[in-house]
Amino acid sequence: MLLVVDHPLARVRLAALRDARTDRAAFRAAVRDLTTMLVYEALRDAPVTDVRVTTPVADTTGAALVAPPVLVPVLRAGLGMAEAAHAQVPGALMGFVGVARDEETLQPTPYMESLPADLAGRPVFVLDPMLATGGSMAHTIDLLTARGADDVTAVCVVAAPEGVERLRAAHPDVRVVTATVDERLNEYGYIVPGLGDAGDRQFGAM
Ligand SMILES: O=P(O)(O)OC[C@H]1O[C@H](OP(=O)(O)OP(=O)(O)O)[C@H](O)[C@@H]1O
Ligand SMILES: O=c1cc[nH]c(=O)[nH]1
Ligand SMILES: [Mg+2]
Repeated sequence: MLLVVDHPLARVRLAALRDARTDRAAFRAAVRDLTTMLVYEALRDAPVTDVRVTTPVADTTGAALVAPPVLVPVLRAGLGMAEAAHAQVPGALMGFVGVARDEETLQPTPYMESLPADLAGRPVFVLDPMLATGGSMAHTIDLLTARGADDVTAVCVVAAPEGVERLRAAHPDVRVVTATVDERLNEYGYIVPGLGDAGDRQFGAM
């Protein structure tokens, strides 16, 4: 399933991210703002349970999430989404995956994983701003399904049609929540029009 979050405020943040003149601090701020919106929409239909709440005036009924998602930022670029996502679901567990795309072959090169051992029956939100070829996300989802995950949402900022299609073919049950599906990948595997390298634009070119 694909959900494109095209709220006007999301589109304004996306424009800032796309703009090559946006500096690193402003870019990180727009990633945080947009993540708040993406996670908010990704949780729109999340099951809740009634809880009793006592206001200063009376007892009433409130809501609690039945199952807060496990959050999994994909290093590096997904780290910029972690804090804003966690603020939305403060009780969430957070795991981490490190994967860098080889810019020659476009293959994902994994370098780190720190994940809960058992993810069966628990919603998982993978946080990575860019879904390009889909190789990095497919690798991450393979790690999650190996731990029993069966309810995975990829929370992205910019997706390429190629990456969406790859996920649909390899992991048809995975939900993609994104601010945009752009036109295509270019010959270097960058999303067009995209926003450039999301890791470099937040943290600097390594
Ligand atoms: O869909 P793909 O073709 O795999 O490309 C997307 C990946 O590329 C970027 O990370 P990158 O490899 O640049 O690492 P970084 O976050 O450390 O910059 C991005 O954050 C994704 O993880
Ligand atoms: O356009 C792209 C593609 C992959 N990774 C990025 O950071 N940007
Ligand atoms: Mg990068």
